[in-house]
Amino acid sequence: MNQSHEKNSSSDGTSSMGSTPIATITATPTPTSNAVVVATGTADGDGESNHRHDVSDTFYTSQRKKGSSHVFRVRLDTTGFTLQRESPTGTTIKEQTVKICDIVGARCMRLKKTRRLAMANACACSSGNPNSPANSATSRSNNRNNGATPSKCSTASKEEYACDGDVSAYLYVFAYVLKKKSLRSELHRERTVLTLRFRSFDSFEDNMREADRWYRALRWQLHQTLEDIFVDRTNEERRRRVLVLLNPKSGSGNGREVFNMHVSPVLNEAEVPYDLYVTKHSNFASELMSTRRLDAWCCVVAVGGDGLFHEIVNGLMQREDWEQVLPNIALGIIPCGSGNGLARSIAHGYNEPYFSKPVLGAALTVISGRSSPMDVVRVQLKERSVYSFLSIGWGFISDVDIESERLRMFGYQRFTIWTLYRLANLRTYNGRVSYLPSHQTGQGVGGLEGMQEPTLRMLQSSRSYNTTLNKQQLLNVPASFHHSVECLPSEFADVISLETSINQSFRSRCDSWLSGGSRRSYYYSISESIYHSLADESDLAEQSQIYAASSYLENRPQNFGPPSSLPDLDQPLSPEDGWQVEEGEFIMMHAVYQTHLGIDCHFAPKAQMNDGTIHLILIRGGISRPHLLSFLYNMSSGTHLPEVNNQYVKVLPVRAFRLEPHDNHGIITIDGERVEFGPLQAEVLPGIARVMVPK
Ligand SMILES: Nc1ncnc2c1ncn2[C@@H]1O[C@H](COP(=O)(O)OP(=O)(O)OP(=O)(O)O)[C@@H](O)[C@H]1O
Repeated sequence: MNQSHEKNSSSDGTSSMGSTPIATITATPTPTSNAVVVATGTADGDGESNHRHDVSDTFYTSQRKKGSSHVFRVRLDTTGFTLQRESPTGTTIKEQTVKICDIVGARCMRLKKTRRLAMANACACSSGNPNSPANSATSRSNNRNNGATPSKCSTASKEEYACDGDVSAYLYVFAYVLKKKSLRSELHRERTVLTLRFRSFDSFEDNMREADRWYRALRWQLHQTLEDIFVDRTNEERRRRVLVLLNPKSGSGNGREVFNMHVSPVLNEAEVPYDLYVTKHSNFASELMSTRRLDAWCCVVAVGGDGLFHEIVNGLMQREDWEQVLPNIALGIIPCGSGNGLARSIAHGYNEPYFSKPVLGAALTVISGRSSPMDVVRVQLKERSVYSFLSIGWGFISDVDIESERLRMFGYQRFTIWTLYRLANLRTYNGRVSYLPSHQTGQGVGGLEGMQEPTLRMLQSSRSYNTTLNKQQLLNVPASFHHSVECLPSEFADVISLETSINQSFRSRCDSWLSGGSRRSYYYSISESIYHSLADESDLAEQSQIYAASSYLENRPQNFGPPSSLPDLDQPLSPEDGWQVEEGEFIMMHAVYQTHLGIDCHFAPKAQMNDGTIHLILIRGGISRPHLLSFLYNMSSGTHLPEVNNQYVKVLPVRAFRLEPHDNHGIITIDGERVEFGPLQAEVLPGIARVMVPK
C-alpha cells in the first residue's frame, strides 16, 4: 500500500467486489455476533438534495471461521444505520437497523496502539467544534506545550500518527438500544458501539477523511432531531451548552459519583458541552438561577432530587425576565434524590424504561434535544408565594415524607418504614378544602404559544410579591465556573481490540464493517477540579457565600409570574364563582400534577405534564385502617384510586384550590419540601415551563 487510490464508483452508485479497492471499514456486527464484516464498496452520497447527507456503501463480513464471508449494504440516513446482508445474487437476506433515535454520537480515531497520540490528536476527525471533547483534549495538550489554543483542528500528518504501518481510521458510533435480557424481563437500554474501520487508502489522512465524511453525515442527521433551542444558531453543527447543578447531599449523597460514572460519559459521547456547579448550601441553585445571565445555556439539569428541581423553578420565577427565559431554557433532572417523582413521571409519560438504569435513561433524556411544556402551580402562602411542579400535601403523606427524614440512610425504603409507623399511629386533621373544578376545554395545549388568548395576555404582564431584593448582594457571587468537557478515549480501547479478528488476507483494500457491539463500558472519572464550586475559590469567597446565603434568606426574594386569577388568601370564596367545598376531618389532602410522587408511587395515573389540571386527592377521617392500608399499598401500581368517589376517598380534577387547616399545627409540603403551616391557595399555570423529555 504505497499510494493513495481514488475511490472507484460505478456510475449507478453501486460497488463491485472486484473493483479497485476503495476504503476499508471493519466491524463486528451488533452485540450478538462476533463476525467480522469486511466489504468492498463505493460511498455513494447521492446528489439529490433531500438525501445529500445520506451515505452508503457495500461491505463484506468475514467470519472468524476462515473462508466464510457475507456482503452487506450499509446506509446512513434519517432512520439511522441500516445493514442489509445480501446473498451472492444480490437479494437481501437479513436487515438490521440502529435507529437514529438510539444513537447519541460518534468519534473518529486511530488505532489503540497509538492511544496516547490519538488522544492528543483526537481532533483529527473533529468538526472544529472547540467544545468537542476531542478538541478540548487537543487544546489542553497544546496549552501544556506552548500555551496556544488551536481554533480549528486539521487532519494530522502521517508521521504524527505513525502506528505500526496501520493507516486505518475508525469511526465509533455510540448507541443505546432498547433490549430485553429475556422474554420476561423488562426493556432496558444497552450501550452499543459500532466501529467502522476505514482502510482502503494507503494514507491515514485519506482514510480519516473518509471516516470524517461519515461522522459529519451522522452529526447532520443527529442535529436534525434537535429542537431549535438546543442548537447554536451561529453554528448549526454545534449544540448549546448545558448548565448542570449537582446537589452532593441528595438522596444517599452519591451525586458526584453518579454524575462522574454515568452522566458525564454520555454527555461526552454526545459532544454536549456543559458547565457543572456543585451546590454548597440550600438555596444555592435558586440564587444562581435568579441572578445569573442564562443565555449561554439551553437547559438546566438538576443532578439531585425534586427539592433541587424545586429550587431551580423558583429561582427562575424570581427573575424579572422570567417570561423571556422560561420558553428558552429547558429543565432536566438526573434522579439522585430519595423521591425522584419528576424523573419517574417523565420516563413513565414517554414509555422509557426506568428501573434498570434510571440515571442512564435520564442522561439520555438530557441529550435528546427534545422538550415539552410543563404545568407549574403557583402556591400562595400567608407571607409569600412559591412555585411548584410536583405536589402540595397536607396530612398523612407529608407527615411520612418529612418525618422519615431521620431514616435518610435507608434511601427510598424510609418511606415504607415510616408509612407503617404512621399507619399504626394514625392522625386526623380538621380543615376546609375549597376548589374550582377543572375545565377540560383549552387545556393541555401546551406552552406559552399554545395558550388561549386571554391567558396569553395575562402572562404578558407580571406581578411581584413581597420585599425588594438587593440584587447587587446576590450578584456578588463569584462568577467562575469550570468547563468540564473531557475526552475519555481510553474507553475505546476495548472496542478496538475486537478488531484483531479482521481477515487481512481477504482483501487488503476494501471497505469493511465492524460493529464492535460492546456491553463493556469503562467510564473514567473526569478531573476532580470540575467539582470546585463557587465557594471553593477561596476562604474569602466561602465567607461571602455564607453571607450571601443568610442575607438571601433574610431578604426573601420576590417572585414574578402571571397575575393571579384568585382572590387574596384572606378574602372569601364565592360559590357563584364555581367554588366547591369539602370540610371536616381529613387523613390527608394531596394535590398532584405529575403521575408519580416517587419512583414507586404512581399517585395520579391520569395526570399529564401539561393538562392544566391539579389532581386533588382527599382522604376523609373515619376510613378504616385496612381500607387505608390497601390505598397506600396500591399506590405503587396506581390502582389505589376509586373509579367513582366514595365517602372516604375523593379524586377531584381542579384548576385551583384553597386549603384552610383548622388546627394550628401539622405538616404541609410543597414538592416534598416542608413549608410554613397555615392556609394556602394554589392555581395551575398551564405549560409555562419546559422540561426535557426522551426522544
Ligand atoms: N449543598 C447542599 N447542602 C445541603 N443542602 C442542600 C445542598 N444543595 C441543595 N440542598 C438542599 O437539599 C434539599 C434536598 O435536596 P434534593 O431534593 O436534591 O434531595 P432529596 O431530598 O434527597 O430528594 P427528593 O427531593 O427527591 O426526596 C433541597 O431542599 C436543597 O435546597
